[in-house]
Amino acid sequence: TNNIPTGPVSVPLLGNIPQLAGRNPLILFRKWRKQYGDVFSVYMGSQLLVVLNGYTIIKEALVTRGTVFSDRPHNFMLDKIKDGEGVIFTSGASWKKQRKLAVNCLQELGFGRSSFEVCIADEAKILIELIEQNTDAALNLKDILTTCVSNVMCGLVFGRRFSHEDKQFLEVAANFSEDAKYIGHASILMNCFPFLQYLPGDLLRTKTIMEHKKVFDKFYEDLYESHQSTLDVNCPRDFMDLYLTEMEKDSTLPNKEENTYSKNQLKALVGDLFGAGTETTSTTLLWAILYLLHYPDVQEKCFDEIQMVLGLERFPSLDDRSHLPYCEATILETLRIAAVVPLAVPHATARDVYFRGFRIPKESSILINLDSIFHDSDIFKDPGVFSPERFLDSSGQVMKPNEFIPFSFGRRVCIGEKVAQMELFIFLTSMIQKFQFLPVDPCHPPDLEGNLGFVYTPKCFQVHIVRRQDVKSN
Ligand code: HEM
Repeated sequence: TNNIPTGPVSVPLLGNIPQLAGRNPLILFRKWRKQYGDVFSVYMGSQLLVVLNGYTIIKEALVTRGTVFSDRPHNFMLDKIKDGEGVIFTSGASWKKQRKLAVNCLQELGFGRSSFEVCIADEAKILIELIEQNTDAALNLKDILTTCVSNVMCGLVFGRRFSHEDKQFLEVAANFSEDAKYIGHASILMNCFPFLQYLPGDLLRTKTIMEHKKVFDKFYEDLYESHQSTLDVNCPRDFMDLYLTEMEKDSTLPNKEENTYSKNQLKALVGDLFGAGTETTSTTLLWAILYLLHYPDVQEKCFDEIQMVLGLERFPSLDDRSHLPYCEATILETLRIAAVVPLAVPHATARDVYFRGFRIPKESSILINLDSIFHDSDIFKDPGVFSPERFLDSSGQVMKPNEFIPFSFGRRVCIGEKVAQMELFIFLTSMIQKFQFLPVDPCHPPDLEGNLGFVYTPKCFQVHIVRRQDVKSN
């Protein structure tokens, strides 16, 4: 009706929820794209979601028409959690200010200082030690990877790390992982059916998520207090200090705007950095290991390259990136085949818009189907095959096609791309240098089909790990 994009038949009240429930939406979206074209609609309850597919269409929306397509949709639950603050789920002037400041702070911390690399390397060394202690038993890497990656973020944001035995930190990390699993579904369903909030029990985990928010608040509050009481504006130590310094400068300006920089904005922003930066990175590492179990030849090529360039002892550094193109290509291939944020973060239209002959009303949710690009066989031949070679040119150097956008693009492009790339490189190469990863059951490596929550995560799996030294002496 009214030239709104068409899509699969929806039922009253529920929309397309019955078709989507319990299924992998990525697979359904591939089918629906074939049936309805590159711009199709899906209804969650009565709420319209427009799904954009393919590189050309996505680029046109996010870049050429970026002013219209770069808001975030209102979401009942996320609005409640975020109070309109932070960067991921906000729009308009406030989003722009917080984003700009966050980008500047990350730039200064991540690239202006070598201390960030040291922080990643320290954490990777701890990861290696933890794995060392478990080489005899089958190991689920998820928790230790999450804790190590969270600690890198703690270094960046709070200037300190937490022990793997620290109760408060472990609770925060575990809560984050749990929320990442449930918050996607919970926020969609609560948005369509707000009455669900009054149901007894905690079917959608919304009450748990709100309880977790209190734990995060307390954690950030303590760190905020300790930063503020020891702040030296001439010598900022970390993200919090940089933000507080900016906040102090801003407070002395005449005509300052209300609530530009504030304690609550800072807390929301810190939450966003952890929310967006931890699960995404640790899950990409987990996928990389899982694919290496399925493609042992790729694992051996990575190891051979590392052994040739670094040997078995010298710890990888970021300067080695250009000398380890096969490892670099393996990381890119993991970001492609197992895109952890395959539908990006929902966008929204800032006003009514005509797009490719369709009318899309103001404040419609827009899903950016990155998966449709990464599995497009015109761009990536045999997209279902894990092949780092596709990211190498004929002289063996890394080559990235323009269509490769795992961090999205346009105004909402991920602000942590560089940070993530640095972490993925150091963590993955240092693990492959020291260990061989094998399936626990050689005949049945774990499933490659994942679950889509806030991030696309592999199903829980264990891995058998052998020290490279022991592999050699066998
Ligand atoms: C493998 C790791 C990562 C991947 C694949 C990834 C990917 C993405 C994607 C696809 C988006 C959505 C962009 C859009 O809406 O169009 C995003 C947003 C975002 N990412 Fe990342 N990300 C990763 C790591 C990180 C890290 C380490 C940080 C922080 C240091 C971070 C911070 C953010 C933030 C704050 C946003 C929201 C930006 C906004 O709404 O303006 N991400 N990321």
